Amino acid sequence: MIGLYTAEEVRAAEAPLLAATAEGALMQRAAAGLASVCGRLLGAVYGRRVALLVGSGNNGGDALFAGARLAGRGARVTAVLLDPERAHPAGLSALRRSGGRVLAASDPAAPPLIGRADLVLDGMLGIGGRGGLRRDAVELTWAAAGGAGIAVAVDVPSGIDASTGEVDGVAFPAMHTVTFGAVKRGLVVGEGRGHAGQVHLVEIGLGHHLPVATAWQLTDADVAARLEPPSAGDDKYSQGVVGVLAGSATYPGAAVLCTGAALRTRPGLVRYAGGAADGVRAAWPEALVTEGGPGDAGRVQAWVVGPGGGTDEGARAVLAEVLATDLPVLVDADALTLLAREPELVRRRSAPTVLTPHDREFERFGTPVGTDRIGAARRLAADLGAVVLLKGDATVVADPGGTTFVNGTGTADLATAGTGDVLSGIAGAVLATQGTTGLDTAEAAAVAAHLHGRAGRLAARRGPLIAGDLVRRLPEAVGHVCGVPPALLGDSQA
Ligand SMILES: NC(=O)C1=CN([C@@H]2O[C@H](COP(=O)(O)OP(=O)(O)OC[C@H]3O[C@@H](n4cnc5c(N)ncnc54)[C@H](O)[C@@H]3O)[C@@H](O)[C@H]2O)[C@@H](O)CC1
Ligand SMILES: [K+]
Repeated sequence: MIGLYTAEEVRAAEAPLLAATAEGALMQRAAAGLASVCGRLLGAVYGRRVALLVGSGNNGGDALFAGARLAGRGARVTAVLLDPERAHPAGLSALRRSGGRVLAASDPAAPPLIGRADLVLDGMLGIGGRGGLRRDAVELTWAAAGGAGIAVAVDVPSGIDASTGEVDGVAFPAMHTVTFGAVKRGLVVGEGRGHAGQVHLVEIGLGHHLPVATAWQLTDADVAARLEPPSAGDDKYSQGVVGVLAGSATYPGAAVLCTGAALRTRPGLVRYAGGAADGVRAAWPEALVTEGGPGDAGRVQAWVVGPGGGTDEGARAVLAEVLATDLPVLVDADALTLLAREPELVRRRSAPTVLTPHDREFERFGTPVGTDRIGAARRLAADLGAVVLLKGDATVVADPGGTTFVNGTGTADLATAGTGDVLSGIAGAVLATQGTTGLDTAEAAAVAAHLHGRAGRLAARRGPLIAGDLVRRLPEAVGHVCGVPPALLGDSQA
């Protein structure tokens, strides 16, 4: 798992390390790592044009020292200083000694020079940045965005809040971010994620000074470790039985997608109960289907309730019935609307509950999501005593104790009708294995979000995706995270 940290946590961890190391040593480590990533991105360094955007803090110092190293390898480096009086003095001398040039940001030659650069290094603001970019910094940012060079942010893209990912106005649109010591949360969540590009972590020795993270990102390997493969002793019941309560006679789509996703994730046994029975039977002969309610479905190990289920009295009764059980329940879509009216239905539960709102559904519980998505998900989870999976570009999963997962596999291609129903089915299937795997509820939800994103990425390789493509790609997504070569994945190659 990759720990995700706030700017404050990183600062607190840096303090003892700074005290224990020679002055400037940490910055040298940072600059060496930064220059080496830039060198790799450029391929050949000799003769390449590099522009440094330099602010008044240590972030600018990192850029200047890295620029000096690149100049030492023959790059043509020019530093553009936002505040020439306050630029890092030692960094500036090092750059000059290596043959680098210096310009003030106010110099009319600066924007065209940035536009022509092969690589632009954004050292305007780091974790000490507050508020949005000022006008001069915005102009340099536009010049970089309009140029053809590789845009690389130092530590964090200038203009994002390193802890929340909030962007107030304009932020540097990096293709790569070279971050030091720890991955800052703002690089993976909210608008910050879209500005960070590919994140490269450079170790500077912060390791054991960091606190245990309270926010994490799962890797493919982490997800694989949480998906127990079927064993020789398993039968269809022991792999986890999911009950899907979704859709209606008029709108069977959500039920079909949700049931299919559950089957394709963990093909033990999926039971369906509800008005879309005919549609589900036609699409998934593998499912056990009834027109009745949850009580007619047979035994299950987890319920999924809500997608396309409506908000009438009957739907409310179904929701209340499953929430009164001691089984894991995933509450989505229409059932969230119902739950927002009667949150005590979930507050009085002790069994695992996962709510999967998007922003508008989240707001029905009282407050809008706002710009701090991790904070928002944690607040609602603590308030309701349930796991909250807040959907988004980077889906955030928070448990009532505050442990949080930020999904890294999401893609904009998933913003299409029905993909939420697929996520619910996947999550239901993973939750149904809790009885045998002992998997933590928030981790189960995070595993589902990861697989959902993986399936989305695989499907999007072939062009625009629809929700059904996600279902088709799920076995391949599971195989991908578990390291199974695609050629061995049977009919999912179609
Ligand atoms: N502390 C350390 O041990 C290390 C820090 N490193 C670098 O240092 C950075 C943090 O350095 P700083 O604390 O100097 O912070 P910054 O480099 O982010 O700069 C803060 C400075 O910018 C000004 N400022 C804040 N918001 C502004 C805005 N919106 N517009 C214009 N000016 C603004 C402040 O007055 C302050 O002087 C990290 O992000 C990282 O790049 C690395 O060198 C690794 C080691
Ligand atoms: K920066």
